[in-house]
Amino acid sequence: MSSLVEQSKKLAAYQAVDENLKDSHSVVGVGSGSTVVYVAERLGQLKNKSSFVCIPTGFQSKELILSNGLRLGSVEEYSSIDIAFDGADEIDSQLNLIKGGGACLMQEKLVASCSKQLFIVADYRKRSPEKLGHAWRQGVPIEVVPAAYNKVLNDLKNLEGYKSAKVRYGGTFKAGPVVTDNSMFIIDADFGEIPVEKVSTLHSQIKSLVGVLETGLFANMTTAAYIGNEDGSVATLTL
Ligand SMILES: O=C[C@H](O)[C@H](O)[C@H](O)COP(=O)(O)O
Repeated sequence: MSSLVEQSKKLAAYQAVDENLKDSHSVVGVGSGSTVVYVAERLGQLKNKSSFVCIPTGFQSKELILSNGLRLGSVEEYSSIDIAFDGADEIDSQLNLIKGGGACLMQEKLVASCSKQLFIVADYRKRSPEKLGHAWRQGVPIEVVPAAYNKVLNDLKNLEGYKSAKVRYGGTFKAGPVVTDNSMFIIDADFGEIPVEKVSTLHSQIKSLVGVLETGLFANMTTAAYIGNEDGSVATLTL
């Protein structure tokens, strides 16, 4: 990982926190991934960090909250969240997202759907010129009940735009499929480039398949995206 990429992640994360976290915010969602590391770091530097409780989106997120000296809560306790920060694998021109490249998506979507505002932090590689599936070529992550993986793989073939799909394996780090924080499998399904007006429909079609817990398509959830550019600037994308 180049230091340029890391620097752009950090700049985006710090700016997103600095510009949007207010004294009135008492419940803060903290997402997953390598960019959110810098969100947690920034939150941990705040003098008033004990004045808000942080809601994690998974195991890594929980560790980030604790290791930065932040107050840990849960979405079971706080189903209304003032503001959430999270990363993304790709962002389209309408701020729709692909998420789940790190096998976190269900709890991320739960926290995002409980949040009044969702700020996405990412480096310049994540910004698509227009459509999802352009920069992120691994496919749409789909969290599935293990026993249903074969059925879902077959069902996906009937959906418009389908190209291929496979269960995600852990490689040298895990014999067999990746298992999520919810004890599920991940299917990565390639639908090519997804037109912005079809993201929501594709999500609904996949979600309706028996055995699917959640999809990594986040449609119409983003308040703004902070993108760290190669030149050290940060672009703020809003609709
Ligand atoms: O499954 C992982 C999450 O959806 C992440 O937020 C996403 O993959 C982006 O992660 P990163 O900031 O490491 O690129």
